[in-house]
Amino acid sequence: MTQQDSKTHIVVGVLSVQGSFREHLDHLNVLFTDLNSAPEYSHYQFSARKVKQPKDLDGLSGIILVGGESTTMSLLLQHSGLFGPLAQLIQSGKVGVWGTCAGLILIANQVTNTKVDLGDCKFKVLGGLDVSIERNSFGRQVDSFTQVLSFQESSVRSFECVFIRAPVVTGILSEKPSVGTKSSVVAEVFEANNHSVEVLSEVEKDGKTLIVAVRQGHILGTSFHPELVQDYRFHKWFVDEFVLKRSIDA
Ligand SMILES: NC(=O)CC[C@H](N)C(=O)O
Repeated sequence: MTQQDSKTHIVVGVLSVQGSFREHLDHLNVLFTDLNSAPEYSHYQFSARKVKQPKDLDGLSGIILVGGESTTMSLLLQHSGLFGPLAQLIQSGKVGVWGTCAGLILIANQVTNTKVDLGDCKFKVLGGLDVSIERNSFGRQVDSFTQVLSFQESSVRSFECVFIRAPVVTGILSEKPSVGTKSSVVAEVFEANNHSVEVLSEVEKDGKTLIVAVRQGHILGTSFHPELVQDYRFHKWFVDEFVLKRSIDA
């Protein structure tokens, strides 16, 4: 048996149907090159994988849902047959899950400010996170901004956050979301997440305090794009806290 065989393989998937998947994969690849030669991670062999079809979900320890356009991603997921298996995996609690921006929209149990009917198709979200999300909360592309936010997590602490047509968390849902209305959709929830939702970060905008990062057990959601800055600490924290801890507990 070679040394490689005795290691636990940790594969982190990146949803790669649209959006900033290359940037996330680049971040993971840089991080994993470091971790694969770091003595404190010597029990593991890390790799990143594009997720485009259901078979790409096999054997994952974590998955990142990227920023981009949530409506487009939703339609592509429905057409590729990935929607159902991905929703099951996210809600199962078996892997660490991170949704960034459009990815956060897709993993919410309720989404507002959206066009529900898209031609012959419907906007559907995967669900998993007991929150209500409002799309495009800060306005249009030209209203994009960057802000340094502080996090309690010692390995992240202060981080430059890029917001591009970003969503915010407008509510924490204590029970099942009600039926979607004209401009809102609700996810099909088939696995309860027994953890409570923790608010990790907020921004002040026009006199309002807006929630931009949350955690619920195995799921992390951020309104901003950590893959667009040359800083790998958020990806490392996701791997340490959401991927490795789960694989040890499992
Ligand atoms: N940067 C982003 O991911 C933008 C999200 C986009 N506004 C959406 O609704 O999907």
